Amino acid sequence: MKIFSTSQIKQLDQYTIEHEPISSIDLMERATDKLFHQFIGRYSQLQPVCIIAGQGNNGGDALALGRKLLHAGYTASVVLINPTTLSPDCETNKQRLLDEFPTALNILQQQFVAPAISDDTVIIDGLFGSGLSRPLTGIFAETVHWINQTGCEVVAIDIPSGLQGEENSTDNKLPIVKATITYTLQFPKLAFLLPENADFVGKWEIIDIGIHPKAIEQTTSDYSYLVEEDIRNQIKKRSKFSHKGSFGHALIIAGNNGMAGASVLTAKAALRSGAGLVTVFGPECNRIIVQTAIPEAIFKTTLTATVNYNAIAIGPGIGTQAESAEILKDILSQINKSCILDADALNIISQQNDLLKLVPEGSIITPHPKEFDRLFGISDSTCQRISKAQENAKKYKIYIILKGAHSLIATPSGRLIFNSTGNPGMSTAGSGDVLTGILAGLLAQGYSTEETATTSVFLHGRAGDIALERESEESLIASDIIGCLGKAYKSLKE
Ligand SMILES: NC(=O)C1=CN([C@@H]2O[C@H](COP(=O)(O)OP(=O)(O)OC[C@H]3O[C@@H](n4cnc5c(N)ncnc54)[C@H](O)[C@@H]3O)[C@@H](O)[C@H]2O)[C@@H](O)CC1
Ligand SMILES: Nc1ncnc2c1ncn2[C@@H]1O[C@H](COP(=O)(O)OP(=O)(O)O)[C@@H](O)[C@H]1O
Ligand SMILES: [K+]
Repeated sequence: MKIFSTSQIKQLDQYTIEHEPISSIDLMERATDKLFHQFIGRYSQLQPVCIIAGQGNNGGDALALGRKLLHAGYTASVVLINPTTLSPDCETNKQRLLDEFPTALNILQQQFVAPAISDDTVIIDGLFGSGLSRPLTGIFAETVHWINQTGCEVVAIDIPSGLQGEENSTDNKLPIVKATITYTLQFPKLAFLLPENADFVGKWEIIDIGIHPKAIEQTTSDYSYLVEEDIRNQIKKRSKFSHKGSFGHALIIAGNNGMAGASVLTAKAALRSGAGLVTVFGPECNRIIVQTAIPEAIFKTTLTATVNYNAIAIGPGIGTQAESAEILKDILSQINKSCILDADALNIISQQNDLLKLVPEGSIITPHPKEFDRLFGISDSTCQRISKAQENAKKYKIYIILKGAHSLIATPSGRLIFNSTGNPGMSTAGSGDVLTGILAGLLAQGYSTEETATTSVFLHGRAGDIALERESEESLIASDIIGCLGKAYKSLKE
């Protein structure tokens, strides 16, 4: 699913208006019908509603939604913050509301006066949407401060008011609505995927308002959101006559004294994601541990003929000592096909930056933000880190998986793909090792590097989500993710 900038969204709206064709007021009516149905699915008529509308089309949506809720029997009051002029569609919806429910509307022009509401009121925030161009001040800022201190549930229309769709200042004192849930129109906004905005956006759901499919197809964007339909067709079918040789041999270079678990988790994840054979390379002290934990895996303490492996993953728990650095350097100088680099392999590279040039084109590296900053320098904001990921993925022709709540895959062609699966229960030791194992498993089976990156990240998060059906966010551990890989695959085949 593509992610567009707010200025692109304006053009997509306009294209729909001209080519469907549909008048802009009817498009607003269609959008608010959808918003209305989403809202009544969550909140009953027993819940009092206070609607805050602004002067633009986001305010127009709010006024129309208010009218629909009043029609449906909700107890709703509407406050229009109107110091200057209304957009034409907002004006029309103000008139429609006044015609039908003249006593429901309160218009504030100069100063914000807090409406009297009960504690169980749901506030609908339609002050500003994708037209916001600068931080809020004056009566708008006062309104936002009031909303945030009520303690009420807040439903934001399209975007929490005060938040820009893309990059935002990191000044956390700016007036921005803290929404419980955001009903966003047609497309996720980039700002929703950035950790610094989590307090404002809350949960978010996409409302399909019927933007013209041709406009969506023709408009290009570097950014996209990875959803199930992108992955489903990528899962390879197994032939009846297949044998273990059909699914490749993965080499996992992982673990060290005291870090046997990293090799166990990585190798197990590679096997559970479908590799035909898995060999673990590690120190002698880990032999019994690995072979007891995973009898299906081969264990080696010497490395020969790396060409025989279909996928090589190196890094989890290897440490950054000279011996590990030598092994990494040897591997990188020997191989000429894409490999997977994680954890300490990345920490070694950040200490010896020249090694980055040895990483074969098409390789996949999987840093979390700290590892990323060690590699490419400290970033002040997530947006800056994303730009660096894009730049370096292109420069070194590699896939960079910047791990997080919405892990980002930066591709050598400059695309930026955000993952949609996963949950905070996955913030637990070894969860990254599991991802590395899945990547190795898929690469060994002959998935292209791009398919490997996208499918692995999606599957990893999906398995984590399935694990949460039995575990809590606190109790979930990395092995649970591996245990749910089977169900994760099946969920993509149903
Ligand atoms: N046909 C369309 O374009 C549709 C638009 N829709 C709604 O329209 C919204 C966008 O509407 P608008 O473009 O009118 O924008 P907004 O309603 O977000 O903003 C209104 C206007 O406020 C001004 N403004 C920006 N920042 C300000 C600030 N800090 N202080 C004071 N004024 C400021 C701008 O001139 C802006 O155009 C979407 O978020 C969505 O809710 C939906 O109705 C669907 C259809
Ligand atoms: N809040 C979260 N939501 C979704 N996924 C998460 C969340 N926290 C962590 N993850 C995922 O879990 C993995 C953690 O990896 P990493 O930080 O390398 O852990 P470790 O080093 O302990 O193995 C990443 O794939 C990340 O995307
Ligand atoms: K809003």
